Amino acid sequence: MAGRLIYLIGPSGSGKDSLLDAARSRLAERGCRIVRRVITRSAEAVGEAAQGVSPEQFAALLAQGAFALSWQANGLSYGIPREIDDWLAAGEDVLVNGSRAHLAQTRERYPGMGVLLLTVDHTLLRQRLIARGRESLEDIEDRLARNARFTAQMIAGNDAGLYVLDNSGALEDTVEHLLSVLLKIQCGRGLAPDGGGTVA
Ligand SMILES: Nc1ncnc2c1ncn2[C@@H]1O[C@H](COP(=O)(O)OP(=O)(O)O)[C@@H](O)[C@H]1O
Ligand SMILES: O=P(O)(O)OC[C@H]1O[C@H](OP(=O)(O)OP(=O)(O)O)[C@H](O)[C@@H]1O
Repeated sequence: MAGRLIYLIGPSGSGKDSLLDAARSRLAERGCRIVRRVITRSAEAVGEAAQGVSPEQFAALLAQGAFALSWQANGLSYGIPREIDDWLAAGEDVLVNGSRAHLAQTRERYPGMGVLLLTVDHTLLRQRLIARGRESLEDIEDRLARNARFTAQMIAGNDAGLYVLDNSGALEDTVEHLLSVLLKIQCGRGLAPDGGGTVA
């Protein structure tokens, strides 16, 4: 049986990368893979969760058909490697750090996907973006302005198959919530949180 794409979205700074990092080993135990994104961001600023490339390298990869999904936002280009289609075909579930603006196009390609929306209190979001120190204050304001267009509208839209995870509290709590939502939507091998049983 084909695997399921799980599309994790949320404002820049809501904690998508932190959550995927913190849940990495437990997701692997459940047979759920996390894909490494390709981003036109400097290599120092991408870390384990992404590969930094130049705009020219990105364009070449795109032209070669290296990406299953790609989009532009925040002045950057983002690509999701095509290998996710091999994983899905092999029955593995795949978690992708995605874009809210690209949701409709992603759903067209993966109609059965699950969508997880990570939220965080607005004041905390600003504080966390500033504390992360990756962008300039001007870029942070642009990212906060971009958010205003999305989150409320998505929740109010009661989008089918959308699960909301709030990350305003401790990251460990959000990890537990993520794993319980994945169980609910029967992502991965259906192992219970203690590794014991299976989902009915
Ligand atoms: N639950 C949390 N509590 C406190 N700080 C957090 C929490 N989740 C993430 N952070 C911090 O917030 C900042 C943004 O998180 P990050 O994972 O980079 O977000 P995103 O990938 O969505 O842009 C990082 O500095 C991270 O360490
Ligand atoms: O359409 P949006 O939902 O606004 O998303 C646009 C992009 O911004 C985020 O990446 P970003 O470079 O900000 O990385 P981050 O999430 O690690 O901050 C997100 O992961 C998307 O790739």
